[in-house]
Amino acid sequence: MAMIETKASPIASYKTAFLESCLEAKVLSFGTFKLKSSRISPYFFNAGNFHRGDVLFSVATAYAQTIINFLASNPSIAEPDVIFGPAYKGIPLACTVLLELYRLDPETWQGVSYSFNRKEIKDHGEGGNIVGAGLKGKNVLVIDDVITAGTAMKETIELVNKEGGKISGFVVALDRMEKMPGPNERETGVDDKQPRMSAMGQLKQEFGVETISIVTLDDLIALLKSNSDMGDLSRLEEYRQKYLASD
Ligand SMILES: O=P(O)(O)OC[C@H]1O[C@H](OP(=O)(O)OP(=O)(O)O)[C@H](O)[C@@H]1O
Ligand SMILES: O=C(O)c1cc(=O)[nH]c(=O)[nH]1
Repeated sequence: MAMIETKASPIASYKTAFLESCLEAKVLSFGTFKLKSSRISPYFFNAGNFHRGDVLFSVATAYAQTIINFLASNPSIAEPDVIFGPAYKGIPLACTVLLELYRLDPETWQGVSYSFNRKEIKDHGEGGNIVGAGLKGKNVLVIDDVITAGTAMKETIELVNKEGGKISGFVVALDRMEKMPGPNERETGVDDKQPRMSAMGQLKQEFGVETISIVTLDDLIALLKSNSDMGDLSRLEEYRQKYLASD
């Protein structure tokens, strides 16, 4: 298998292919971006740009393969009853990834459902804010696009708990490997320079939930090191050093 070798870790070829398709589709771009956490980032992952048929298919395949390997290598994870995609960008991901899981292994996935939340509660028609399968008593595998400070993840945990479901795992495309924000960071935008865990690490420690990503910031940096035309390596390394989580 073709591998890009770095000093810290080799990148598997499927990760390289995934990152390259994200760059080609402008899902990954370089510049100056304000994040939800109020951090100013030199790169951004916009899953809204997964919209073209061929890109969506290869993305769904990358998630599905990651999920299959994740479940096979963690036998303690309960088999999911529901794939849940948090609004908005998780919505097409939950649907397309479930379809691809079913295509790859119909026997295992035929009885599994998807669902997602509405950001606003609907008070007419069927009502409520869950669309698709209900979560009560279900093992729920959450699929989202990217994790930074874990705000979306925390909201999803609260929502799934409120609906009576149990999160069995959490899968994202990109783990930005960032420490959780300091007490006033969201309001002030100022980093307190204290070491802290990542949101993914916190999810495991606090709730015992296993997490996985298709790629990480380190994979992206390794790819940029192998091809200096692709992005702004030095700004990414500087950002990594500033916000890298302790775990
Ligand atoms: O780990 P966090 O700090 O929460 O950041 C990552 C989240 O932010 C974005 O969602 P956003 O809340 O902007 O919603 P969207 O899907 O509607 O764009 C992104 O899709 C992740 O879910
Ligand atoms: O942290 C965020 O707000 C964020 C980062 C990123 O890369 N992509 C995104 O959609 N949100």
